[in-house]
Amino acid sequence: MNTKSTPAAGSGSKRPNSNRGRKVAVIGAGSWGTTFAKVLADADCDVTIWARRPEVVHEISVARRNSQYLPGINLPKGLKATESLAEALSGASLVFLAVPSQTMRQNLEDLEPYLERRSVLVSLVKGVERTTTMRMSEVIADVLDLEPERIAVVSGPNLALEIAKEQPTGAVASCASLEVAQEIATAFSTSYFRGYVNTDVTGTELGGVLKNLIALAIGIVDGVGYGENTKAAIITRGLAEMTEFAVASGGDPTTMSGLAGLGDLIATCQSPLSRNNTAGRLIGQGYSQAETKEQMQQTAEGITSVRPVLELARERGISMPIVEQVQMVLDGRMAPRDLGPHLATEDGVPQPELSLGGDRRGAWKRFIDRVKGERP
Ligand SMILES: NC(=O)C1=CN([C@@H]2O[C@H](COP(=O)(O)OP(=O)(O)OC[C@H]3O[C@@H](n4cnc5c(N)ncnc54)[C@H](O)[C@@H]3O)[C@@H](O)[C@H]2O)C=CC1
Ligand SMILES: O=C(CO)COP(=O)(O)O
Repeated sequence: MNTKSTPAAGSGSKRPNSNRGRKVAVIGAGSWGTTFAKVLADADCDVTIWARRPEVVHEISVARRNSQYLPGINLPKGLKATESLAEALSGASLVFLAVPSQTMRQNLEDLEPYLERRSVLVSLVKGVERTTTMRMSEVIADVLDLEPERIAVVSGPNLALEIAKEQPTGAVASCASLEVAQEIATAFSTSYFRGYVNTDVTGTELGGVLKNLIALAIGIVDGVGYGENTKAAIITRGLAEMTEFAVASGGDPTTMSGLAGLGDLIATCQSPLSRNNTAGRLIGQGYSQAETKEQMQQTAEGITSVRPVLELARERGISMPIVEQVQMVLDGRMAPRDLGPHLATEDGVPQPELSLGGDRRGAWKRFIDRVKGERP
């Protein structure tokens, strides 16, 4: 399996000619869907964004704004918006999905009749389906029965508002076909948003899902008032939990050291822009889960992903003490001030710090290769 992340061809220019005439659709006009549509339009793609609500379509089309989700951001002139799935999907070779994970299945069923025969479905979503524990690429395969070359994900340190302000960062496009991953990364690469590629769909997707759970933990201890040592320990131990889970799920450990793993973990755990971090902070300050949801009014995927991830961890024989504690705090079974990496194991015996086992030397070699590959 080739999982090395490499920069995509065509990256580095705000308007690479290779995207001229490339028709793409973005499904979902929340903060990430709208931001990603702007990135694609800046990369010179022909972009249509689908929104459920007519007032959002109207505001994007007429005022070039989406004020509820991206206040103060001007959207590119070429960006089209529609309420019609048929219109959005007509001729689109790439379909980017930016809806909440719990509505994804329904959204896919709705769009299926209008899908072009060869279009590739790209999930931008960082949650798992609560009722089935499936990742979004698995939900896409389940609903649409597509071959792996037509299913992809994009993930990385991507706080929407920063990218909408054109602050530079990057993301990984991942697909079983490296060629398709290259095509996707080329479609979204601009001077401020660089595309990389790999073929580790499982690891790339899990990076986005799992970092949300650690960001909830960080928010909780922040709300309690704990400082940087506690947070650094949670981030570090959290990355170990993420890696162990990803490996047990068939992902490559080095993906967790890349943009979709460590990169996104850092961004989400550090930033007050993160909704998961914010939700955790409110819970740490003593608000209930219901009060937190009420205050947020935006998608915090981590809250719904905790339980299914723990279910999968148990099935796969993985211990995730920090994620377990997050669930206990959410359920009211643990006080926020008790969350932390300091808790003893049941038998009180200190654990080895890194317990990944397996091919550690090979993993390090792949990590070094990847870092070399990611260097611009
Ligand atoms: N906001 C960010 O910085 C980033 C978000 N993501 C991921 O993108 C996904 C979408 O999140 P955001 O855009 O941030 O959420 P958001 O809360 O800003 O927007 C969600 C959008 O989904 C729409 N929606 C709600 N129910 C729907 C339904 N039944 N059918 C279709 N659309 C529906 C809402 O109207 C809204 O437009 C999440 O999985 C999130 O983890 C990924 C990277 C960055
Ligand atoms: O995925 C994100 C940053 O990469 C956004 O995180 P939140 O969903 O917590 O806002």
